Amino acid sequence: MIETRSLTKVYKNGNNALKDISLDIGSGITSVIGRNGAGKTTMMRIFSTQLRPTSGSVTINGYDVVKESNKVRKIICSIPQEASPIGVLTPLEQVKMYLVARGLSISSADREARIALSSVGLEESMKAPADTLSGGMKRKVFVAMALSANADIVFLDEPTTGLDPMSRLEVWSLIRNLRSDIVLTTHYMEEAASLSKYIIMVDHGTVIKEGTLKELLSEFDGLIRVESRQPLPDSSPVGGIYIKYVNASEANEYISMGCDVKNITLDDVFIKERIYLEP
Ligand SMILES: Nc1ncnc2c1ncn2[C@@H]1O[C@H](COP(=O)(O)OP(=O)(O)OP(=O)(O)O)[C@@H](O)[C@H]1O
Repeated sequence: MIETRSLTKVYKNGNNALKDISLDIGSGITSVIGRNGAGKTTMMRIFSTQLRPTSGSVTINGYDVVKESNKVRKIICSIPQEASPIGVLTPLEQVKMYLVARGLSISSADREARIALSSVGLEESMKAPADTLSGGMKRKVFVAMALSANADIVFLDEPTTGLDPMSRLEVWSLIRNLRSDIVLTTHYMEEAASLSKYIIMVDHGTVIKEGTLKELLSEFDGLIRVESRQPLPDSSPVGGIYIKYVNASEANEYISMGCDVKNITLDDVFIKERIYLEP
């Protein structure tokens, strides 16, 4: 359980990355979603004790991330966005090193690392230098770390950015199999919708919406999205097209006018808030 109260971060140059955020994050998989610069990484770095908040507080399973950072570090595993394995080391060496640093004996670390690397499909390549692995395989090395860490809470900052669609699906499936509670950040609506029990939408350092997928979509019950290249009455321009929401029963009418008609997704929550994510 993560509790933030009036969490605020102002960087030295005056950038106000988080503004008075109060959240209760429970068990299961929680996604923090938002466009570039929304404040997702700043939030994750504070949660994982790498960055101090300017004001406000965060507790993780009851421990304060500033005053009890050593206790917090023992119960979390954090995989940063920029994480990349050291090129000359093998996946087995990296995961072993990580587990020894977490306090395991060398023999236990070796055993746990082999189990985790096999379970993410790196059995064959666990002894190859990381330089020789593909981008997807490199991400899997970190998923293996998260698997083997046996942490209460795992933080994954953009775990699938840059992966091809097949590797992304594989990493999703591995994430679903982690026994820990997970907080992940993503730009991908589909990722948040597919993986998470709870979704937190951030923009410009504030939480604009939060809830389960069902709760977030409930305001669109019975509606469909109509997209047109020409302005329609009551439509809004979004990225070169015009969008409006109408009752599903009116779909045929709009199709006969040459419009595209789409089912509602998490994208629509952002569109309604007039916040558009990059593709
Ligand atoms: N070290 C820093 N010094 C000053 N400003 C920073 C620093 N790191 C981040 N920021 C600013 O804080 C804001 C939030 O950045 P953050 O990296 O948390 O966003 P993000 O949602 O993770 O973005 P992205 O999706 O691009 O990773 C941005 O305005 C960014 O420019």
